[in-house]
Amino acid sequence: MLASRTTALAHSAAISAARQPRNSSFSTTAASLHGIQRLGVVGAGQMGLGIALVAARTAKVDVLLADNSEAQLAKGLKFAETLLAKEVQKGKLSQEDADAARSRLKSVKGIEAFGDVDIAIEAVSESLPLKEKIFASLADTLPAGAILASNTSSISLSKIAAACGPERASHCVGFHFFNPVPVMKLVELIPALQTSPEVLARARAFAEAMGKTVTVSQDTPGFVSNRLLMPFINEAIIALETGVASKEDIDTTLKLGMGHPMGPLTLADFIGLDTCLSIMEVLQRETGDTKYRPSVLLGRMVSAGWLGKKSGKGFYEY
Ligand SMILES: NC(=O)c1ccc[n+]([C@@H]2O[C@H](COP(=O)([O-])OP(=O)(O)OC[C@H]3O[C@@H](n4cnc5c(N)ncnc54)[C@H](O)[C@@H]3O)[C@@H](O)[C@H]2O)c1
Repeated sequence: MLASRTTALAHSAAISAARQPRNSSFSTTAASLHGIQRLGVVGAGQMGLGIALVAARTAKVDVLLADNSEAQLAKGLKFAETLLAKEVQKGKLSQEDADAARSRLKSVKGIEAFGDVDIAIEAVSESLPLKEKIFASLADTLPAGAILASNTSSISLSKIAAACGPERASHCVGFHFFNPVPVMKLVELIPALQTSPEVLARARAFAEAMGKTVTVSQDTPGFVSNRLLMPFINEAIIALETGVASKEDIDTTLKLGMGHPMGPLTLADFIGLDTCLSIMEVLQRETGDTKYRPSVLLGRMVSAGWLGKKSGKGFYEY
């Protein structure tokens, strides 16, 4: 294992050494570990935007951001500017570093613009057919040797890798960030059955260059994080729908009694109720275990378009 990791790192050092830096502020130390100078992000929603921002600010790589909604792209870049300005105001970032980070972020029309990225991270909605379509396009567009990563919360990476075709599958990996990306310190890496050790080592180095701590999970439904978190959130919603307590009392019990930074219903609103429902459906379908049955109320709220913070209404109003 150690030998293959060393070989992998030596290989990526060779890749980066063979390239001229496209970005003058790009660190050659970082390059020698992950070999990444340019990132493409698909999906400029709450996760994609956070990933793009942290990559530009902390890993100091150029970022191309694509979304099929122009309004979402414009909103995302404006939000990135607001977050950078806040960091400058708080004295966490110099104006010069904020300007440099902003200049590394560029919106593009679509995946067609990813012809020279070293890694693409997909962060579109949690739907297997949608992700399969996107990974087939990424496999057609990205240069040889580029990493194809997904921020999926629950979908099988081995399925996503299969959508890339046999030649690309070894370069596909799960790159699971947490919300909000600029704040949460973890990246959970999920190798598909097909992922090569070299790609996993480069993904780890890139996540670390973004300032994150890495854990690794097998490709099982929900991985470690959502196999534990989502049934807990779902049970809180079932407690609400069966009248065990009010939403405020459920959240306050977990906050003040268990020291959670936010209650499970507030957390569900932050994650997005559509995402929560999709994850429960994956857990239920792929394990066949009835303990993962999604709450009826959760399904009804998604049908009503009450998706949580991102739509302005979930268990609470925003
Ligand atoms: N929300 C969370 O807490 C969280 C945490 C970890 C992982 N994730 C995962 O991250 C992914 C994105 O979640 P999110 O919360 O950012 O969702 P979101 O709804 O905020 O954003 C999804 C974005 O994808 C875009 N999109 C949809 N189809 C597209 C296409 N064909 N091409 C380009 N863009 C397209 C949408 O316009 C939208 O901007 C999901 O897989 C989710 O499971 C979410």
